Amino acid sequence: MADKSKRKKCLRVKIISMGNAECGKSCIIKRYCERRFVSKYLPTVGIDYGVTKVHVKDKELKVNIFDMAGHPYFFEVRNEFYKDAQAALLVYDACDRKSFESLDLWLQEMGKQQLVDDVVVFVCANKVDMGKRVVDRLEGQLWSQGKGFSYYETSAATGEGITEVFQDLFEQLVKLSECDGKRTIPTVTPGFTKDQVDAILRLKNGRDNYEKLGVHYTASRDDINKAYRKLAVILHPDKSMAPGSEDAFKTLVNARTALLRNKE
Ligand SMILES: Nc1nc2c(ncn2[C@@H]2O[C@H](COP(=O)(O)OP(=O)(O)OP(=O)(O)O)[C@@H](O)[C@H]2O)c(=O)[nH]1
Repeated sequence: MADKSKRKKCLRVKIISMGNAECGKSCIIKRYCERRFVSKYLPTVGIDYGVTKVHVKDKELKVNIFDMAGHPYFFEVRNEFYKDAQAALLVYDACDRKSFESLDLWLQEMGKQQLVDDVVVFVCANKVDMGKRVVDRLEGQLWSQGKGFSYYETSAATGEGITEVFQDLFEQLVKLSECDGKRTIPTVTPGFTKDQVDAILRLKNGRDNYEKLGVHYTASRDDINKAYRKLAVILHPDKSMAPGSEDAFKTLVNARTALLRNKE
């Protein structure tokens, strides 16, 4: 009996939202808590606060959500709220590269008030319904998983990914509470290096085969083979766990073949 009441004890958690202004933080939270979407942009002034209760398995969670304004003007207000956060929704707009490139700055801002390692971070690539995205899934995954964060594609407009991201987040918080708040559970193990990430992105985004391999237009057959071997070592599917490695390896092989053919 005593055991049962202990298990049912309410767990209080604090979640914050971070990300550039207008990337959709408030809409994601509204979509989850109120099941609705607001298309008009109403900038958050400082902080919006809300409470909701959820059940995960036999645990009841009292969830305190602090939706932080993304505008730089409010950074002093935000600084008050990072402390003691257990989870963060780190949001960017998949149709706005600047909001993606700002993710590191958001981590830096949080890091001044709170140990980033103590926070379960969920990255949301939002507005995926818009059909004009400029940051694709692979880039988002590589950035997020490289840091050990979970990655989700979301749309506050259609609801895509919203329940899933919150469900996963709550489950991770419950697991964490079962380990006395110590992060003994791995969230996502990166298992790949910056060199691998850079190589995958270059092979994907390079404008031509020279750029993909990272060699000059005047490169000799020898230079091409050297560059190929260097990349093949870090990208070989047996070695690299990074998302996109297999495709990158295929692109690498094709690029080398095409370049060597040109040099015959
Ligand atoms: N199409 C589409 N529009 C979205 C989505 N999410 C948010 N929006 C729109 O983007 C604009 C900004 O959304 P907000 O949720 O207010 O953005 P925010 O990140 O909270 O902005 P700040 O409060 O200024 O930090 C609004 O016009 C929303 O309707 C989405 O998933 N799809």
